[in-house]
Amino acid sequence: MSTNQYAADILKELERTLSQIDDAEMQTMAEHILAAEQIFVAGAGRSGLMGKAFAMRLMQMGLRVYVVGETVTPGISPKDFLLLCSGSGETGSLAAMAQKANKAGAPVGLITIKPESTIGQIADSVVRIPASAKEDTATAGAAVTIQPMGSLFEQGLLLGMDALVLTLMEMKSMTGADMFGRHANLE
Ligand SMILES: O=C([C@H](O)CO)[C@H](O)[C@H](O)COP(=O)(O)O
Repeated sequence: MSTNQYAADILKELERTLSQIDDAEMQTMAEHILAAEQIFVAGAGRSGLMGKAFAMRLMQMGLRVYVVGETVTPGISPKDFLLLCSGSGETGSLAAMAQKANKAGAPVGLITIKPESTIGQIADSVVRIPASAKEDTATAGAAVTIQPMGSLFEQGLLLGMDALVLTLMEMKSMTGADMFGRHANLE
């Protein structure tokens, strides 16, 4: 099959996946983000890369946001919000983070394929992306995606969070031009 045909199939998978995201879940996530004094974003591997892309937009919106694990990231407090990106909802380092945030009194958000997962059970708000987890793609996931491991989730995560950025911009009556003023200028 040609690369163009594969790309067309990926777009169909994404359209189906994104159209099933629950708007009310996204709205709750948006409210948590705007209510927080500081937002902490974390994820492992490719899910973490998508989380970093989202954190950049939050920074450009003027929100105080940190990526967990970076040198300058401070401690979390009850007025903050931890947003975890995990397809499986079972990644050990993230589950430990969710428990620590919980103990510190900070609300936890999760974007995942599996709301019933370990992290999903700790989280205060969950957005479900109906993709296929990396460990399922060889079996049940084959019916959901032609792509390997967590690719469909990771793509859905990036686009879902870009849609969430637009929701946040609307809630704050903000334009792209407002945000461009905070674009990195040491590149
Ligand atoms: O990088 C990843 C892997 O390549 C799957 O495609 C995952 O994002 C990483 O392993 C984290 O997993 P989840 O927490 O289940 O998203």
